[in-house]
Amino acid sequence: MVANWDETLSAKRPRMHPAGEGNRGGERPAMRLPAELDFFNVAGAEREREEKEQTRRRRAAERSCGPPATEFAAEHRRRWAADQAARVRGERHIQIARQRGTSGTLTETLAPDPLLAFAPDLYERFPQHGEALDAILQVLAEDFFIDAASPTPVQSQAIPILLEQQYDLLACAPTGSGKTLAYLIPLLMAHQSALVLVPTRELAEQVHAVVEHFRRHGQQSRLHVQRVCHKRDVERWERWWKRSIGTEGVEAVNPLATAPARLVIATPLTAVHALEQWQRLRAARPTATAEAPDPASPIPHPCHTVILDEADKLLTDAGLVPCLDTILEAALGGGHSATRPRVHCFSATLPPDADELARTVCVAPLRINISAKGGMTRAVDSVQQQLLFCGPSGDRGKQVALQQMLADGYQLVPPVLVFVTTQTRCDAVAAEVRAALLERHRAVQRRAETADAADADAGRAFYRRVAVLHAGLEAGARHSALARFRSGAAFFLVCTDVAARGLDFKCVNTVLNYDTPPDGVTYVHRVGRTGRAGRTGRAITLFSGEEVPSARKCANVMRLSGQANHVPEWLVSKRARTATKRE
Ligand SMILES: Nc1ncnc2c1ncn2[C@@H]1O[C@H](COP(=O)(O)OP(=O)(O)OP(=O)(O)O)[C@@H](O)[C@H]1O
Repeated sequence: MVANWDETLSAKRPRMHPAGEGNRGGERPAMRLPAELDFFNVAGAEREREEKEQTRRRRAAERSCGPPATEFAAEHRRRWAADQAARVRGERHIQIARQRGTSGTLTETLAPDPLLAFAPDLYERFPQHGEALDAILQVLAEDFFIDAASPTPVQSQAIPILLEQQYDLLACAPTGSGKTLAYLIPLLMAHQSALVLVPTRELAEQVHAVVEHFRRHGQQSRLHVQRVCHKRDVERWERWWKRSIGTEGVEAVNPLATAPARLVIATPLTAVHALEQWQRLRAARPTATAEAPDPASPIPHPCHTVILDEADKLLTDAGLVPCLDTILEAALGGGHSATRPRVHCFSATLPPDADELARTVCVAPLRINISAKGGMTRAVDSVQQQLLFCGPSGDRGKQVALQQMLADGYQLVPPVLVFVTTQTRCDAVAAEVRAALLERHRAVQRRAETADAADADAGRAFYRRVAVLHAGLEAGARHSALARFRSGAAFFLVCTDVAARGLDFKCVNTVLNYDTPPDGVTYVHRVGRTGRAGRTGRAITLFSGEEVPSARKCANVMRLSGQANHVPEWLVSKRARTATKRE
């Protein structure tokens, strides 16, 4: 009986076996208890366990490489991919800025991918500008001998940023690395009104010549290009303004109707002069129209893009800064404009003070940094640099060095750019160079015993071979000096720092710093007039005992360019530094 009772009970009663045999290895009985007998809520625990298991499986699926299970996962994955792309770009020198915008919030930005080639990349990414691009690529290939497959690093990164028009840009790239085309190509492609500001008249003329070339040969007839760097440019603009807007009672012939986009290339001082003229002209007109926005103002309105070429010079030169303020205010439409123009800064050097100022004109800018090494200014690598000590004081040592360099189998390979500090020294040093050339010529003739009557003309011939350029000369004389040097008629150009920035001399072989540049930044720009666009060049800096502190700054730049072996050891030794400090 007992046995029967046991059998009956065991048949009816479920086996709970909390530590029983069947529970080993996580096995569970398949049988479920009826609810009235489930005193320990076994079924509830079971359900809970199953739910947990399902959640675990779903999360594992989300983590795997299969399709994302939720919207959140998709978003997460997109961000991750963007981050990866950003990291790859980081390896290509671009630093993606996460900087404070004007609103005080942290603006997270992602730069567009760099171009690998002008074509097909630009066609694929900006098909709307395809027609303009056809013409641009043709001019690049035929007239500039630039292959569609080879943008320079600064071009490959800056062009998409400028075309997308989403961010301001601070671009720092070596001298001769193609920054001009990096901002001109997007402006020519996009056909939007823009202002290009440069510090010197010569540079404005050079940029204007490039744009005009594209406009004439690239069928960019819809673009109205204006240069505002001479007094006569302002007079021309004034005539154009009168034709466009019309004088009182006269019907205007509006050239803007056919050329909606304006590209103005200006120097700050002349642009401010043009703005003053404009205000005078408008004041003479009826009040109602004087208040209306003026599409023919010297600064384009509306202005979509402002380029500051040689930005550090524009932002830190005490004479230019007030002008820059006035111009930028006009470009921003005096607060009346609906959209703010994008402001892009380009330079080979952006020292910390200029960098800080650049952030006051750019909003949360992206940054391209190709020339600086650890934040320090660096000269272009393709130039062989040399420092030459020429005695304790005075010019005598430099004169002897110049004669020796000319006599010594052309250590100074022409064309040569000779930099001096002041306008007055330009003429004196030019005379020295002429005398040294003549001396060399006579020595050659003496050796060959060929001196004849024609030798009398040699002095005059050498006079013409040396041109002079500084800001104190008349516009015509400046233009002619530059033209003679570019054409090869003059093979020495003695100049001040007015020629140190931006000027693109294709074939300068040697830069001679007859006077030591005052700082590393000026040194980088002077030296950068040679060794451009992948060519090689040579830079020789003469210094006397009085110029040791500035020579030391040049030595620092040379060391950063990996040319420490051309720096006199004593110049950078600790003892010499201490001695100079004591003095
Ligand atoms: N992609 C390119 N391939 C080959 N040459 C190029 C390319 N882009 C520009 N160049 C040439 O490089 C030269 C220097 O260009 P550019 O004057 O723009 O230099 P930069 O970077 O502005 O120098 P700087 O800092 O001295 O003003 C020009 O003669 C230009 O035609």
